[in-house]
Amino acid sequence: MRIDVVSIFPEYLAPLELSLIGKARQDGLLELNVHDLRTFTTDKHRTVDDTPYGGGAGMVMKPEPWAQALESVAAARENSKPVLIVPSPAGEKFNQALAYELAEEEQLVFACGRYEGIDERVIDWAQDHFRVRPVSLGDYVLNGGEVAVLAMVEAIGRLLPGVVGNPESLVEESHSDGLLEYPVYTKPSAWRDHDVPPILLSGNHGKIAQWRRHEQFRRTAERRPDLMEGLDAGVLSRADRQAL
Ligand SMILES: Nc1cc(-c2ccc3ccn(Cc4ccc(CN5CCCC5)cc4)c3c2)n[nH]1
Repeated sequence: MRIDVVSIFPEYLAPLELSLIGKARQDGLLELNVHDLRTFTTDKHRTVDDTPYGGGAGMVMKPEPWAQALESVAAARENSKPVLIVPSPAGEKFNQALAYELAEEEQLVFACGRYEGIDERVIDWAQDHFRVRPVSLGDYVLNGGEVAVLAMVEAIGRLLPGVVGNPESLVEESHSDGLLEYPVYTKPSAWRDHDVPPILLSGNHGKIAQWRRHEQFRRTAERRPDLMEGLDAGVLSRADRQAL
């Protein structure tokens, strides 16, 4: 997969050189290019923003530098348009399902807005060159798109083949089956008056799996009742129903 990120703060994306994503890049599992939007300005002051039509506080990002930048990174391909992800408080909510969907793409382009956002005509213009997806990280306002891109690239990148050492760990994590994950423990078994649940020391793998499934349901019902409504009836085995 090829990922291109355009930002006026390219150094904000430096953490993607570290750890699993950094290693995936070194191993050639993922190509990640970060581009400075100011590279695509033509004036002496490298201007990327201006005052908003209609008035209002703050500044808006000018359209032309964005069109230049996005044209430059769109890999020419006849069969399908690359995906352009535009982080925005007004986007569709990012979640694990969308992470899996985007992990299938050949190229992802991320446009990191700042100020009060990007001139909307860029989104309209981009429709002919990209499959455009405004995406929200959550219902809160950040100062720009970079933090959202860090989160999304990590969530998507770890799903790519070979990036996570043990692919099994992707199966039982939160949201992979619509439920929150079960609690985990390690040595010592007794720690500051807190003991590991004895079932986990029993070696009875059937009972351990049952206990973990029960914990998934208990936690989801307690912390995210909204997820319980969305559970596909098919997901609920007979044992699950007993756990409810
Ligand atoms: N999930 C999530 C994503 C973001 C996010 C993503 C990109 C940008 C680019 C600029 N901002 C700051 C910012 C400041 C003020 C407004 C509200 N204004 C009201 C009228 C016009 C706009 C919006 C946006 C971003 C924020 N935040 N949260």
